[in-house]
Amino acid sequence: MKVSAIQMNMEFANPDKNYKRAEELIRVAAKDKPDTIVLPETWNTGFFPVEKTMELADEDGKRTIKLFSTLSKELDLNIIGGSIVNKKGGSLYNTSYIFNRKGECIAEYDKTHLFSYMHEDDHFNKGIKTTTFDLDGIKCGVVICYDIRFVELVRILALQGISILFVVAQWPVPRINHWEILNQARAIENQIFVVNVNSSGIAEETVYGGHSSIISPWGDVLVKASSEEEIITAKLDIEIVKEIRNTINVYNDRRPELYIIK
Ligand SMILES: O=C(O)CCC(=O)C(=O)O
Repeated sequence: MKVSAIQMNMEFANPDKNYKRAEELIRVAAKDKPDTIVLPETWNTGFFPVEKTMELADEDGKRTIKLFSTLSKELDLNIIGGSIVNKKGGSLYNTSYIFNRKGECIAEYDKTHLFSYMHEDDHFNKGIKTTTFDLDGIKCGVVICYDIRFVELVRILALQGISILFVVAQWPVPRINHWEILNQARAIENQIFVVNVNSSGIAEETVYGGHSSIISPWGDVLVKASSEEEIITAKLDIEIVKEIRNTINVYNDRRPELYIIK
């Protein structure tokens, strides 16, 4: 599977401009003929225009679903639609939509761990379930930004058999070392590919750190972006997931009976 990650530089609180830019960047990325394209977190509005979140949010993902189902079908590729600020039944969610090559929306994930440090939980509702999906016969999962700090969340997706984890984020510069280390650790400990896609640019006073990367199940960084808007691409050889587990088999050797507080 060839994957392209779009490290997009969104404009804060300007959905019209951001939908246009996302489409342009997807069309540019598609020229390299990837199987799957990935966008960052809350690319439609930025994270998040407090006063205007309700007004600027997509409505039940309608605008996003229309754009991505058209593009994925026309360009014959899968799209992990980053995440969007989304109004569902009148309440806000940070939602990721996933599309296959036929233009079908095959999965939907609402961010489960809201970033209380920036009061995301005062405005948004928590997702209540994890999500896995198949892309071209490969089982995959998605998590959103702060979610990557929760080792249990990624482990449960790994135990459900994913080979690729997509991590979509708007992760700021001051903690970019956490971003890089957490993504690499999740890849190594779960023996999965981790495709992590951050934003670049500035939203109000926050500077986003870029440094998106695609990491192998052995922890090798196959490709890494700078801190500017950029598209990175790598080919993932899914067979190596099995090969690694045939050498160091952490799934056989783990001791779940010890991992509960009595
Ligand atoms: O965990 C962090 O340091 C950043 C998280 C974040 O910015 C988010 O979840 O949107």
